[in-house]
Amino acid sequence: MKVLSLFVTGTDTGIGKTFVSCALLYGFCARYHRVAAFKPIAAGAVLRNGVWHNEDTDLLLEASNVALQPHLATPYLLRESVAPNIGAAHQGVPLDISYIQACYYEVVQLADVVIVEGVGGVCVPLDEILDTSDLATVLKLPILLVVGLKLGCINHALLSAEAIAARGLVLSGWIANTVDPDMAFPTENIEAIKCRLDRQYGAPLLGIIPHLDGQYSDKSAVSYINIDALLKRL
Ligand SMILES: Nc1ncnc2c1ncn2[C@@H]1O[C@H](COP(=O)(O)OP(=O)(O)OP(=O)(O)O)[C@@H](O)[C@H]1O
Ligand SMILES: C[C@H](N)[C@H](N)CCCCCC(=O)O
Ligand SMILES: [Mg+2]
Repeated sequence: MKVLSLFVTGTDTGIGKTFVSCALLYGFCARYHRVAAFKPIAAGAVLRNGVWHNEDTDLLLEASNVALQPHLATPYLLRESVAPNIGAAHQGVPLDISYIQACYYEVVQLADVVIVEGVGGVCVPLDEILDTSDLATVLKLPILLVVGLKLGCINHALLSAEAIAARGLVLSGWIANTVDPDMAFPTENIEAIKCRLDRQYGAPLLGIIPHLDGQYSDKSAVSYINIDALLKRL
């Protein structure tokens, strides 16, 4: 069976890429036996019982049904919560994109679905030359853009879509995620993005997720995502 895989990016850091990726993982787990998450570069680690942990990697693992070995789930676990080029330089660990590619190929042997979460937004640098979009390029993945609904997101969404297209990547769709529950005129903001992403990139809106509080909010978030429409685009 062909592996279903996509690259989740966002309009910024902290706008819900992990939240939406976990929602997708829960949704796919209900349909497929082997659903894995790949977070190639995680920035920000805490030491627990002698083992370095990253919150995103742990949440993604919890939402998957394939328990990947840590070095496969996250080939690069950087200590500092900063841009990966800065964190990698600080730690003296160059980020080798071909190593990430090799790990990803191992992951796809173990799963029917692989959700890949990027790091920050699409233009976040990995080193002096490469950026996050290059990860999607080498892994040959279509992109799902998570738009964190807050003031400024129209510009961020359109710039992200432009950067994705400029790199020859496919924008399969986007999700409006209500990170800021107090945002004014959310419907109008969504509409401003929707008509442009549809017209300019043929990228459909695949879900509008409200602000959901509570322990299992990412599990319930999947009900706001049109998984069937997403599957048709992969
Ligand atoms: N729809 C939502 N409702 C409630 N809380 C949300 C929602 N979306 C995201 N959050 C919360 O916002 C915070 C940031 O989200 P998340 O960690 O998914 O962002 P991210 O884009 O993955 O960030 P990073 O760039 O660090 O990977 C988290 O605490 C998450 O639980
Ligand atoms: C540490 C954080 N959680 C992210 N994973 C990294 C975000 C880098 C953002 C860099 C930037 O856009 O200026
Ligand atoms: Mg994240």
